[in-house]
Amino acid sequence: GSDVLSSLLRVSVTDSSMPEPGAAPRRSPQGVPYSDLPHIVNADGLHLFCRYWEPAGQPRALVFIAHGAGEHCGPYDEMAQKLKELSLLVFAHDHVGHGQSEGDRMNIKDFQIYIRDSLQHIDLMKSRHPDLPVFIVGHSMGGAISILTACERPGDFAGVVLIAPLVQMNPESATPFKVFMAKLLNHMLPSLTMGSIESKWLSRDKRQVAAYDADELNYHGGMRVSFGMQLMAAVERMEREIPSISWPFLLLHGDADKLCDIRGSRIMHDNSPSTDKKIKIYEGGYHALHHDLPEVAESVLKELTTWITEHIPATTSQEVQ
Ligand SMILES: O=C1CC[C@@H](CCC(=O)N2CCC(COc3ccc(F)cc3Cl)CC2)N1
Repeated sequence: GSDVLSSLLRVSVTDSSMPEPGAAPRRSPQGVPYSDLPHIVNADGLHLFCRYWEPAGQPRALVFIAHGAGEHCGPYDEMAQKLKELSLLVFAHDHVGHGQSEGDRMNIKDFQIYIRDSLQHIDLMKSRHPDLPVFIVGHSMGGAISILTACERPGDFAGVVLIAPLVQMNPESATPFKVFMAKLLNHMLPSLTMGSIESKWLSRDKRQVAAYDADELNYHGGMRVSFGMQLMAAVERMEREIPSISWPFLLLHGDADKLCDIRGSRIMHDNSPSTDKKIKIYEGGYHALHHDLPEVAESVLKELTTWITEHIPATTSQEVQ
């Protein structure tokens, strides 16, 4: 009767938890409302899923982790836990189009978006901890993001750790003919996909390859030509920036890496004017060194944590006395 109708109407009008009719809650690609997930909203209004590893006491430094193409920041949990145990406050997000963040899967209109979003997240965390030194750890494409982010704020970072960073194109995949064809195709069929990242080249540890293949938060489709073009543009930008890189960095690269040529790391190490730079080559190491054979993965964590803690500036009040 009318009393039922009026009571229903009353519920719908007064129930404030009901979202406004036009504003359905934004959900992650996996269907989870962002109101239930740690996230930031980038300058284009896209929601980026975030992870934080906060030490119990006063943190000694901030560490931003930039993941690579087609993956997400979840697989950096073990590394982040180790850094957290050293009283470092670690934070990361899934880049646009990756993992639990919004955006067209493994595609980007402009590589600069990854750098802009990283700076937004870094600035947010610096505003919460204004006196802490800031480090960046980047892997593969995340290494390119880290390099270009540090180049935009050359004095802001206490150090940058690069694990098999994308600095140069792989010469086999970037023959002049293939580059020419990619540029041509980009104008005609930008959404055409090239081959996908072959997971067997990620690690010599079969369990790690299996975990990567089974992880549904990874993107396993083909690489769009337009995305490849953005990666090429980033490589060209880095080539121009290397002669002005003067911030401290640590490079870790496997010499059996088939996805990001080690030559890029050698060129960066040999040609950057930085006076505080170190390169460690892992003989036989594959691309995802932090997930390579156990002894390599262990060594990477040790190198990285040692280098970062050695690069935390002694504060005048505490350690120097
Ligand atoms: O643990 C993990 C899981 C994911 C992986 C990271 C992968 C990653 O980020 N890569 C590797 C592939 C590389 C291809 O590069 C190009 C391709 C076409 C092109 F036209 C120009 C370029 Cl430069 C870009 C960087 N690591």
